[in-house]
Amino acid sequence: MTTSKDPGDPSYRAMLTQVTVDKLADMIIWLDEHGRYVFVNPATTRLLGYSADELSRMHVWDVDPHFDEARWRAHWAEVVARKSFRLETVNRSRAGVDIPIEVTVNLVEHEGRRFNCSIVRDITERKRFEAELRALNDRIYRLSVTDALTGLANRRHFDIQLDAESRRQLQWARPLSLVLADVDAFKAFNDAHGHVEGDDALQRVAGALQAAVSVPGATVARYGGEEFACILPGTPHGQAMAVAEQARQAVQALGIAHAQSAVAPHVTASLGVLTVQGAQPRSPDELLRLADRALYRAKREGRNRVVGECVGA
Ligand SMILES: Nc1nc2c(ncn2[C@@H]2O[C@H](COP(=O)(O)OP(=O)(O)OP(=O)(O)O)[C@@H](O)[C@H]2O)c(=O)[nH]1
Repeated sequence: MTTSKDPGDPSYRAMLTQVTVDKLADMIIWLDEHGRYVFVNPATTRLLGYSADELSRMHVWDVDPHFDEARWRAHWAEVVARKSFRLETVNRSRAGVDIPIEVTVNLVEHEGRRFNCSIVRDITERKRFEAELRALNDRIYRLSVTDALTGLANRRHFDIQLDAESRRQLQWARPLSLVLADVDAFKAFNDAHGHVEGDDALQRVAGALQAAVSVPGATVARYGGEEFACILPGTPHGQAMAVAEQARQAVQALGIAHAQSAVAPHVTASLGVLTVQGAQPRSPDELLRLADRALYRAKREGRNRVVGECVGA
């Protein structure tokens, strides 16, 4: 006997429909209005590890840890109202494995009864890929804002933060302080100890500065070479001077021997502090120029010291 292959033949169509349901990699799940399993295809029993018979005695909340009876009732109302939509949830297999799934919900009316007929896809791979992508994006972002040698914020991030903070200073009429710190006689240190030890010293200085700056929301950055910069939002001049003095002492306390320095027998830093307040707008470039002027004075007045300037008071 030859089987009809006429696409218009109802028995041929029924056979293809059956094969589709049996062979589909996606799950087909019919639930009634009480959240009971009415029908599942083989992909469902394969993935969840329950037989069709077992599932026929279960509710959706026996398998979906995000559902309970109350949530099901709200969900059913949404199914009735929207007729078809997509959602993501989790199904817990018999072995206790949580499988992330994407559910395409369809309201089906059949012989006077309404059902939630869902096409359910295992999205484990997609979720893993999304998590990897998120982690990669986080890593790329961290790299893009971090100085590779010291782990502090880099110059680019510092510039962005300074721009934002100088706007906030005007908007909220609160003070903003900047601290520039420059390691003293560092050329001589490099010349005497070599670049590798120089790098190591910069890393330790960076750590000391970071630890000394305890202002909430502060940005501590490597501004370039052996120069560091801190943004201290909402910090009045007296407090910024105290923070800078702590930072100076912290660098000194590292005790990194520097026999070639005319300042001290160990590595030291000079610091310039600028505080702006008041309503006069100043560009980030101008703020940096003023902070650099204070730093220059600290160098000129003998190094290993803090010099400050307050404008707009
Ligand atoms: N090891 C190391 N050295 C660096 C790095 N960046 C800049 N330098 C060195 O830092 C030194 C800075 O020297 P100068 O600008 O002449 O200043 P200084 O010798 O510290 O003198 P003063 O700042 O005037 O006290 C140079 O020798 C640079 O090569 C770095 O990433 N690693």
